[in-house]
Amino acid sequence: MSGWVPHYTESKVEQRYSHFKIPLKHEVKYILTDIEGTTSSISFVTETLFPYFNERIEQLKELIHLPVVKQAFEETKQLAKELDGETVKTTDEIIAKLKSWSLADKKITPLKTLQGVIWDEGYKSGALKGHVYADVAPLLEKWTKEGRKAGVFSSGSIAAQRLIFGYSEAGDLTQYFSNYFDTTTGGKREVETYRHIAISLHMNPENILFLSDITEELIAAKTAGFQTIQLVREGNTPHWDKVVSSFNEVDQLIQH
Ligand SMILES: CSCCC(=O)C(=O)COP(=O)(O)O
Ligand SMILES: [Mg+2]
Repeated sequence: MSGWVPHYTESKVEQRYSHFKIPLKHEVKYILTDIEGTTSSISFVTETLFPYFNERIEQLKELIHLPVVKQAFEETKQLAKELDGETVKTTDEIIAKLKSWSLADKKITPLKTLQGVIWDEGYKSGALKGHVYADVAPLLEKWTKEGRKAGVFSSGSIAAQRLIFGYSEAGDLTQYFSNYFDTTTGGKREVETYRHIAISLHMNPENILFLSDITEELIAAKTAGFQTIQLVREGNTPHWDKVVSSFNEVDQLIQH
């Protein structure tokens, strides 16, 4: 029996996952990518970016003169009432509300805007460098050269998206993105948001490929007619009909 190889087990596994490898049905003209868990690690967001904001949140008090901060504070007051039934009035109360949302990883627009404001100084001073997986930049470059367009859809604000890719470990990747979408377009788990995105891109949904690690986001995009692939980086488990672990594998599923 020495040297015996269990072919049976291996082929069963291959059979079970073979549907993951069927190429996408429609031409991919546009690649729309999520950030956290897709281009970049979840740990960079939760263990570096969020704590960076939480530790510096008091600095917002000195930035109230900025229109972006003033408006986000007003929105925080309104949303504290609407979402949590709380009356929030003073600056200290606003900051406390924002901190509780941040610690709970709430994807609430004024919080995401203000995180971007604080991260701006971090990236520009060199204290922060955006994490991107090693396979991301080469494939963005390849797809762009092939005449495809790429865009970003994240809960992080558009300003924050430009920062993570503009000051990334792989250099300035903003050159590869034609569009950025955040929660001001709509929630990432809502079908209507993806319909809006397709309309604003003037594209047939079926020609847009959406990449994400989150099943609920993939369901919403697929329902809107997008092609979809789930990225399974470290710490995530596959829950979709097309699953890959890198952008190289995404490329293998695109028809050339
Ligand atoms: C723009 S980088 C920070 C990402 C972020 O704030 C976030 O909430 C992650 O959301 P995503 O939709 O990219 O999973
Ligand atoms: Mg994600």
